Formats: sequence, structure tokens, C-alpha cells
Amino acid sequence: MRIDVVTIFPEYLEPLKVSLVGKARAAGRLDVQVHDLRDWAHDRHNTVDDTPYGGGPGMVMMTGPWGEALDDTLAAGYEAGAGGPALVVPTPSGRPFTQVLAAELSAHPWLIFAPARYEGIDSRVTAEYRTRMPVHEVSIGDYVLAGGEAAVLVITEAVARLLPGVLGNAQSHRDDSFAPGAMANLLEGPVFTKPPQWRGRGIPDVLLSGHHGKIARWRRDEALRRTVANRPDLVQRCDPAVFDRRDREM
Ligand SMILES: N#Cc1ccccc1Cn1ccc2ccc(-c3cc(N)[nH]n3)cc21
Repeated sequence: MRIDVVTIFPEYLEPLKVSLVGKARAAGRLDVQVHDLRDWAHDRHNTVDDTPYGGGPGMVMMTGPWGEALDDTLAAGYEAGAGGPALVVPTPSGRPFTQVLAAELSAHPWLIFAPARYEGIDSRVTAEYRTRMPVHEVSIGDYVLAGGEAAVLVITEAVARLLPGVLGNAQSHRDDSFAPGAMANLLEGPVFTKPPQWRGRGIPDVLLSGHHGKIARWRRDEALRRTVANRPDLVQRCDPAVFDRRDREM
């Protein structure tokens, strides 16, 4: 997968050089290019924003720099052999970002992120590029950030871990809370590791029993308990098998 990010804060994307995404880049599974939008703002002050038509607070990001930046980014990507681009625009008014949407985005061979600042980007920009590629306007939650760069980090990590070869088998995303399957829509339950005793706190006996059926049952029960407590809206979407009292792996 190729990822391009156009932003006025390129340094905000430095975290994409470390950890899972950094390793995927080093392994050649992911190519990430970050571009400074101000490189396409040609006035003396490299201006990228202006006052909103119709009045109102704040500033709006202008069409000019975005149009030139996205055209050049597309040209460079095609020149490098990329194809099938999709534009991803983080916004509070977008489609909720979920594991389902992460999977959809991971199916694109090339994502171009357009994180805005101020009050957003002139709407003619997304209208223009919708004629040339899929445009995903994405919200990462019901709260308002000051810009889209943090959302790019979140979306990129969630998408990258779904790419073939990025997560080892031991870390498979197939058991994710929100991935399709028997444990779908169940939140992660508690986890434990050595030492067996810590500040007078031990390990649940069932996890030391070696009885895989009982362990699986206990883990489902704990996941269900946490889901009922924190996300009761998900319970109705759970696979009915999670309510089965039998000690068996699913
Ligand atoms: N747009 C806008 C906007 C509209 C009203 C008030 C403040 C902003 C700030 N802002 C500018 C860019 C931008 C990008 C993404 C988010 C964003 C996403 C989620 N899920 N929350 N916030 C916010 C962003």
C-alpha cells in the first residue's frame, strides 16, 4: 500500500516512522510519503486559508493550494507506479471510523490523506476529487479536534495492521474485538502474565488449569461482562454462541 499525507504540519506525522507502521515501511509493505501543503501556497506568506463566505468564525482552507498539492501528489504516485487512489478526509462530520471501515480502506492500494486545520477545507475540493476517485470523509469519534493529523495516525495504524504480513500470526487481527467471527462485538477481556503473584494479587485459577474449554468459556464470560459494562449497545450484536454455558472453544 502507498500512503500520501498532505498537511501543514508534516512533523505531526513523525510517529509513522516508529512501531508497527515504521516496521511495515522498513519491510517494504507500506510506502508513506508526507507533503507540506505550504509548498503549494505561492504568495509571500504561503497562505493556505481565508475567511469563510457567508461569514462566521474561523478560517477555511483554500482550494488553490489543495488542488495543486493533490494534483501533484497524484501525478507523483502514478509516476511511481501506484494505482487506484482513494482520498481520506478526516472530519467531525464524517462516517464513523470502525473496524469495518478500516477493512474497507485497507482494500485500497493507495490512500491519500487530506487532514485539514482551521474550520476545514473548501467543500469544492472534495467535490472535485470525488469525480476522480473514492472520497472517504471519516470521523474518529464524537469529539472535535483542532485538525485531522491525529486522525491520520489513528486510521493509518488501524489500516496498516490489517495489511498482509504486517501482524505476525501470533498477533493476528482475526481475534480483534470488532473483526468478524465468534468474538465479534465483544470487548477484550482481562489479560495476565508472569509473575504469578504481584502485590498480593494472583492469577485466576482457570488460566492455570490447562483446560482449554474452561479457559475459553472464562474468557468469553469476562469479555461479555466488560462489554455489558462499557458497551451495552454491542451486546445485541454478539454471536448467540457467546451466551452458551458450555466449556468449549469457539
Ligand atoms: N473540520 C473541522 C472543524 C469543524 C468544526 C470545528 C473544528 C474543526 C477542526 N478541524 C479542522 C480539521 C479537522 C479534521 C478533523 C477533525 C475531527 C475529526 C474528529 N473525529 N473530530 N475532529 C477536526 C478538524
